[in-house]
Amino acid sequence: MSRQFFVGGNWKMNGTTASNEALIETLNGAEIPEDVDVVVAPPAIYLESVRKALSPRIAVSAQNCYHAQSGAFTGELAPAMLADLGITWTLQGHSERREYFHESSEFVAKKTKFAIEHGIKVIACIGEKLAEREDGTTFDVCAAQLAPIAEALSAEQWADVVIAYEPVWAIGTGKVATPDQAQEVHAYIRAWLAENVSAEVAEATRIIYGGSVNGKNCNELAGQPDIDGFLVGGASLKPEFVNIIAARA
Ligand SMILES: O=C(CO)COP(=O)(O)O
Repeated sequence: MSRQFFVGGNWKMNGTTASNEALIETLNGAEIPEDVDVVVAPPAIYLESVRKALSPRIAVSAQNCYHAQSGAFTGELAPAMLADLGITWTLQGHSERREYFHESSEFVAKKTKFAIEHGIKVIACIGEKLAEREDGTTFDVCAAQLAPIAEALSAEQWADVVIAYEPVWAIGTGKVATPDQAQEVHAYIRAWLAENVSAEVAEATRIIYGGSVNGKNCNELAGQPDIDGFLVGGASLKPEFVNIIAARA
């Protein structure tokens, strides 16, 4: 079974109306290979304007959303609001949210399930810190982050999930994981899914890599058997994002 290549651009807390317009012009003019899913995740305040200006060929994602549809949850976004604006994806559990906003894996799993139940697909982010890699606990950390998600979701709901493996030490550092390092963890995650969810889900679920991906290193990473795409930070704000989209072409 071949998994469709998936490239996401996480804009994080960057951009202005003017810089977004320039980036959208580049993206709308890009030739995107037919067999690639492309998603961009602008800051919440720009979701609507980006969705309106961007080609329908490219999906738009939130960077986070909450596990309720409305109510007294100051500062939060509901999946219903995303759907209302034509936003079809959300990130959950990015390492910056885990680190700076103390999101636990259980909370991430709860929000993941709720989003899927309400029609929003999820890019679920996992990954170890440098000290954990050095301690040799990378696999354990990834398994512990995946477990509550696997517990929360039915087998069918995995069709709406992409897993982003983003080693924290590689994010924004220019220190990309080697293709072998990334492949090793992706293969582990796929084996974990086979054991803890099902062989079918393991085979079908896209596992994408994030952490200092750029126009130069993307091709070799894309050639690894268990790397099904990328979640790109810094380089997704630049024209080279278009090259990353075509990494497997
Ligand atoms: O965190 C990331 C994407 O979610 C990766 O960020 P960088 O590509 O800037 O390292």
